[in-house]
Amino acid sequence: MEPNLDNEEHFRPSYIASVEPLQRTGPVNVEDLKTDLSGDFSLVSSSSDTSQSCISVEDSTSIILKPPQNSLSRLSEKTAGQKFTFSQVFGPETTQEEFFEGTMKQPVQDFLDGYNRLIFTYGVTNAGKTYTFQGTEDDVGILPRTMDMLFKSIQGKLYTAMDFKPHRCRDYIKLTRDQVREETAIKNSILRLTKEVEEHFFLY
Ligand SMILES: Nc1ncnc2c1ncn2[C@@H]1O[C@H](COP(=O)(O)OP(=O)(O)OP(=O)(O)O)[C@@H](O)[C@H]1O
Repeated sequence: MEPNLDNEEHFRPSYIASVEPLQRTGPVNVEDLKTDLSGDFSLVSSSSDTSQSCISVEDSTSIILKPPQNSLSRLSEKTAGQKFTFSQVFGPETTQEEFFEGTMKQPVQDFLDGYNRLIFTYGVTNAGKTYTFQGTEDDVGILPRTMDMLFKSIQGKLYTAMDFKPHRCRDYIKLTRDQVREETAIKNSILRLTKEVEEHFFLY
């Protein structure tokens, strides 16, 4: 059935219908709608203003939120001046090394002692999560420092003999000489088989 477009009683809003100006029901108070955006725009255009700090570090465990200058947001007014406490606050002058020492060293040591540990970063875009984790080439973050600590700690402890075999999930069994010979024969036959398959593949 074709829709009855002339039927004004069954008005269907659509992008075509919205071309028609809305009927005003009364005078609009323009003063209620007016807002001075020059402050907001100057935040974007002036680089010195964009880097304004919204957080003031009170001490090593607490921060106070400051509203952004020229902020028109009611939400920020609500949280402005609120104090938040943490187990440790690192200020903007903290170096990557200090941050690693203060946050990661103990968990990495715990991990080396056999405990599970989880590290994650959380924050808005541009907060500095990647910078903290990865860092720069000249000033590496917590991930490369962690790897460095892990590898340094296992140096000299690597077992290079080939007489261990994984058994179940986390156990290893030490092989007898005969078992090592058997395992080596199995590995060699797998390698031979792989080579034959490769040659076959290249021939045809
Ligand atoms: N502590 C810091 N010192 C110097 N520069 C920093 C610091 N933290 C972040 N930056 C710089 O700020 C910018 C944004 O940081 P980064 O890319 O780490 O943010 P992010 O939280 O990972 O963002 P996204 O969620 O968008 O990936 C980068 O140019 C970074 O080099």
